[in-house]
Amino acid sequence: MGVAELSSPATASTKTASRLHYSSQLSLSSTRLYNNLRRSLRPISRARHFNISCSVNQVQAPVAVPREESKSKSDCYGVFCLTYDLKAEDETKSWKKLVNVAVSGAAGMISNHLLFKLASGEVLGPDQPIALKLLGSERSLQALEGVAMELEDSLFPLLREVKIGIDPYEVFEDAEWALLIGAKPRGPGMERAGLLDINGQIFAEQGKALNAVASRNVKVIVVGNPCNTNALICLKNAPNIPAKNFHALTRLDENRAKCQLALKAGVFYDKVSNMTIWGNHSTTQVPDFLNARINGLPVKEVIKDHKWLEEEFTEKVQKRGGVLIQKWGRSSAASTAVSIVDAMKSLVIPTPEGDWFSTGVYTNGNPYGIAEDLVFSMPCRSKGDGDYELVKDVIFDDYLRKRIAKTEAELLAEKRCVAHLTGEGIAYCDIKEDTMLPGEM
Ligand SMILES: NC(=O)C1=CN([C@@H]2O[C@H](COP(=O)(O)OP(=O)(O)OC[C@H]3O[C@@H](n4cnc5c(N)ncnc54)[C@H](OP(=O)(O)O)[C@@H]3O)[C@@H](O)[C@H]2O)C=CC1
Ligand SMILES: O=C([O-])CC(=O)C(=O)O
Repeated sequence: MGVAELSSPATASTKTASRLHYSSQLSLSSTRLYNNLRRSLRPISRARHFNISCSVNQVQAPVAVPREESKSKSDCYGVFCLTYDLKAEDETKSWKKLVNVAVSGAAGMISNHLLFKLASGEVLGPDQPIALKLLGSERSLQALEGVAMELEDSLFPLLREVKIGIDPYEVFEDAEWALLIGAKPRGPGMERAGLLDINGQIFAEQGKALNAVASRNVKVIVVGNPCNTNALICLKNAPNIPAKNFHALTRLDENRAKCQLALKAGVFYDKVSNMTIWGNHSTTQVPDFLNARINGLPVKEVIKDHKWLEEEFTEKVQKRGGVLIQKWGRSSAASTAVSIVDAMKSLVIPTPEGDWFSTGVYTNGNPYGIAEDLVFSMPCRSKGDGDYELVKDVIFDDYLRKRIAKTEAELLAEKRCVAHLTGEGIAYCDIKEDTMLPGEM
């Protein structure tokens, strides 16, 4: 990677004006030069870079940066201002190429758990150095600095770069993963259509930014609610990135469903497999007990109380988020971060033979008869190459079909509400019964 770009000049703030700037001998690629030029032409630029390394051996001689060059975005301090040649250290020679992970809502609660897992190597492996690109807003910029400081103090060997900013066109540059977590929470009295519109605007903008500057094969996981429709908006605004690369997070729902089945069957939750969540990350989602297995057996053979499965189990999973908010006074953050980790690992580690995982993905070409052009949670398998395929050998009965039709109808209604953001004309919002996010009760 062009480490030299990371050591861009400090801003002219009083805090950094007198600081020295360390440069690297690495040359810039033409793409990076182009991006640097384009960025330097952007009128407002608030990204800040931190470049981390635990070894100071590789630091080049410091070079003073003239103040006129300091107009753009960087505001580095402490160890983050140092740049290193990753391949120069013995222990790093066997490491993979640095991966860029962009995270929005980076000062929020979910990110507060997630970022430290990412930086530790728990997610992408012990030989995978990582650059974290953190997106915030004016309101969270100071908090983001706090996040960067905590990351710095954690001394993670694999964490080689931290960049914070409020401009997605800068923060998403060359992103290979984009974890889109930031979204406005639904406030009292706010209509679902209003939430769809406000958050939809955020995801339309971020889709455009990804389209312009991210890696062409970036994997996008949308967490901010309503995540399925936000993911649809995002992918529609990023026509140069394969639609298949966009995911809406339903892994938390899968994990919740596994936990409930394990509890009822009296087994540990690692005995539950083949758990599909169909549809929307909302109270219409369908936790599929017809295809799920416990100790390799169909759930219905292990749990004979089918009324419990159809009613209590299903509702428990659908409303788990709301119950948790009542207890905690805030929505799930730690378990959501864990489920993001699970979702990422499912794409970079081959799926165990015979099993699958759930993720909200684009429905075009699905074998289940679900309406095309939606982001819908379905069963997937991966070879561990970042890609996935839909599982074909699943069965349906009337109950499952009826439930899937309901969550599908909800997503079609949400899609009509955001037509103005997907380039499909004038929005028409007719969500009749106001179905809810898991956290709303
Ligand atoms: N899919 C799933 O399974 C789950 C999804 N979620 C969803 O994840 C999202 C983030 O949750 P969490 O981290 O707990 O939330 P927080 O409130 O802690 O953080 C959310 C972040 O969103 C950003 N944000 C963007 N736009 C706005 C806005 N207009 N008003 C207020 N904040 C905004 C804020 O950051 P900044 O100021 O930097 O922009 C804020 O830090 C929520 O949408 C939540 O509903 C939660 C649990 C599970
Ligand atoms: O509604 C929310 O913000 C919380 C949520 O998605 C969940 O817990 O599944």
